[in-house]
Amino acid sequence: MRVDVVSIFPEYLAPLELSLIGKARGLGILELQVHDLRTWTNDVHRTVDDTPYGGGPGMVMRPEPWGRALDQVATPESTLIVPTPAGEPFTQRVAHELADLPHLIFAPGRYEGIDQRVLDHAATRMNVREVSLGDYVLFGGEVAVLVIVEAITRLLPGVLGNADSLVEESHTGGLLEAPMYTKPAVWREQPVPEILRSGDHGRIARWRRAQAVLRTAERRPDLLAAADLDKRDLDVLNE
Ligand SMILES: NC(=O)c1ccno1
Repeated sequence: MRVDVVSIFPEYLAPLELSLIGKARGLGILELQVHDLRTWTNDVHRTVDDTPYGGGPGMVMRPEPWGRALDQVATPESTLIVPTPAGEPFTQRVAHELADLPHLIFAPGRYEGIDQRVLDHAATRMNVREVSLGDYVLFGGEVAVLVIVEAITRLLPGVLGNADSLVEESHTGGLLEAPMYTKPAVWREQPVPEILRSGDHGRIARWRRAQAVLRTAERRPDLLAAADLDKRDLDVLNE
């Protein structure tokens, strides 16, 4: 997978050189380049914003630099990802969809956002997805890019040492993951649930599933409706 990020704060994306994302880049699993939007300005002040038509507070990102940036970076295989509070919810399902694509271009906006014509023009030549991390507003989209790139990269084959880690985690199969424990067996007078030390893998799997169902029902009943529950799950909920 190739990822390009265009930002007026490229240094914000430095964490993409670290840890498992940095490892994925080193292994060639992820090809990633960060660009400074001001590269595509053509005035002495390297201007990227202006006042909004129709009035109102703040500034809007001008279309010209973005247009020239996308002209240079985009290919016929590109998908443009625009982090915005006005976007579709970014979920694990969306992360899997994006992880299957060949080329993502991230356009994190600043100020009051990017001139809408940039997105409309881009949509004439590539898929455009406006995505939201949640119902809150950030100073800009760069933090959202870090989150989205991490969520996608960990799904790429060869990045996680043990692909089984993806099977039991939250939101896989529509449920929240069960609580996890490690040594010591007792900590501050709190024992690890006995079943997890039984060695009975069938009972352990059933216990974890039951815990996931109960935790999801308690914390995210909205997810339960879409989850693929079996009769045993329903029995757990009705106990
Ligand atoms: N909620 C969001 O994803 C977001 C992106 C930029 N500002 O807020």
